Amino acid sequence: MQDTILKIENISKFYPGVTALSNVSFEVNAGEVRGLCGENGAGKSTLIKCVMGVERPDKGRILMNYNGEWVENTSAMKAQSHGVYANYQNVNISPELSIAENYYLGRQPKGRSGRIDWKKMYRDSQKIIDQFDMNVNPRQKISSLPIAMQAMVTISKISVSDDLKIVIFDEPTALLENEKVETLYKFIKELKRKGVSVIYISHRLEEIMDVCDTVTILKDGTYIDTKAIENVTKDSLIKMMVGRELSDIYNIKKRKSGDELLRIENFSDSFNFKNINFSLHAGEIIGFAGLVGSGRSEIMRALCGVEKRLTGDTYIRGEKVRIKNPSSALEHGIGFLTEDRRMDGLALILPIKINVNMNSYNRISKSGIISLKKESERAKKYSSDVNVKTPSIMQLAGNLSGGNQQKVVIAKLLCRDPDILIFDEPTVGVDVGAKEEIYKIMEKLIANGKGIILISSYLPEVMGLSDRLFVMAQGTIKAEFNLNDTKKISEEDVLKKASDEC
Ligand SMILES: Nc1ncnc2c1ncn2[C@@H]1O[C@H](COP(=O)(O)OP(=O)(O)OP(=O)(O)O)[C@@H](O)[C@H]1O
Repeated sequence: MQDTILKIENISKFYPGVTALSNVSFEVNAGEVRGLCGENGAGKSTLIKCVMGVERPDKGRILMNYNGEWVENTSAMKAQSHGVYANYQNVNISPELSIAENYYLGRQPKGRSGRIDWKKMYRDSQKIIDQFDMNVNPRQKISSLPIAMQAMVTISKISVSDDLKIVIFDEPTALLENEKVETLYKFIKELKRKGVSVIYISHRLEEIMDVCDTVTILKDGTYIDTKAIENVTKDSLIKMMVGRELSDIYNIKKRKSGDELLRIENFSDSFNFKNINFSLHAGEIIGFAGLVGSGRSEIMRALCGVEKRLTGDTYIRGEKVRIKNPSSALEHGIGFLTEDRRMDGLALILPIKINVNMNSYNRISKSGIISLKKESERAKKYSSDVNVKTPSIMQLAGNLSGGNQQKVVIAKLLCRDPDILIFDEPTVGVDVGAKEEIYKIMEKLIANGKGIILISSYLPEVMGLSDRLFVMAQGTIKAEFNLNDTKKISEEDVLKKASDEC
């Protein structure tokens, strides 16, 4: 029988107006890879914060077996000293330091003189970089790396710690390139082989099925069940999480596309993309697939005036326009949900109400006076359209779960009612029920004659929803597939084009 490493006993955690966890109990064994599933707001992050000693439970206790002794991690420091490591997105790295400095922060190798041994630090960092197939220089600053590579640095940084007992991954693949997922799986197997326990949180249920031995399901802050992975299917997991069965979530009603809304001609910049041409019609979803770094997001950023381009023209409804910055993009009816939510202007210290209306106060003000009635009505409408789970629109955005913050950003975009919507990785961190809701929103938008540009690294999503799919590699469009054709294309066809080097 395997040793128990973690005992979660009757944990409850309350926030004003919210029961985040209610009487949750379960155990995790040494060397076990345990999936943790639940809808947005189910309590996963709160539970992890309690395990990490970052939050104290209001009731119950969490015990950990540290070299044969039962200990409580009453602070983050204690958890760390007991070998508990949590890989949250983007929080474990300092953007202004180099990769090597991040790896060895607080534990730099010292030479005989007591000074930092930089040579050794870079040499050892290079070994980690090679182990994780990262192809970067250890001297590179984190802020100069694409988000996907930053995510890989946070993951590879775990391997620097030697006395690991429990490693927690919170949505580790949300920002990773497809091929790096395999590298992560290999690392998790290695941890397991060393007897380290892994808690793996993901909304991508395929991953839970691929990598976990067992899975625990939470719903609305309560414990539902723990199952061996061979005893569950994706559908049975969804049923336990959502409380109902979901049919084919990508099966949205398509439209015959209408007039041209947007045309891009000869877009090039100095580095990220060249000679890009495409058009978008009313009632249409066009998808962009490709490896992270293939230039998809950069094109959209250039289109919205966030970044410069060298050549290229933009036509809206056949008329040439100049878009200088994101607010002029909005004026021209282009709304952009960027992949980088932290940069997306979600004001964490402000309530949902203000966040949702943020881009559209001019639409509800007269002579500089805001209609507070409209402000509330619109916040309620759009946040309930995307099903933000919250006791009130006065809740601060910072107090929402990650997925619900994401939905507030989408509500903010919809509130402005743009005709052309660019969704860059819209369902990262969003639970399966909410994904279905977001797809239904897309269905409604195209039914109302809007056009959608969808960028997604998740092939089932971008292939399942788009009418036409552009596959990018190395800054150019390598292929365009009409997905409404009777001839079916496979994920393999897309991946082949996406890794086209020439
Ligand atoms: N500091 C806080 N103040 C108020 N409410 C909070 C706070 N932290 C979390 N909550 C609430 O507790 C509930 C559980 O949130 P938690 O972040 O644990 O969910 P989650 O399962 O991790 O969701 P997601 O999948 O969206 O990340 C949510 O309703 C959330 O809004």
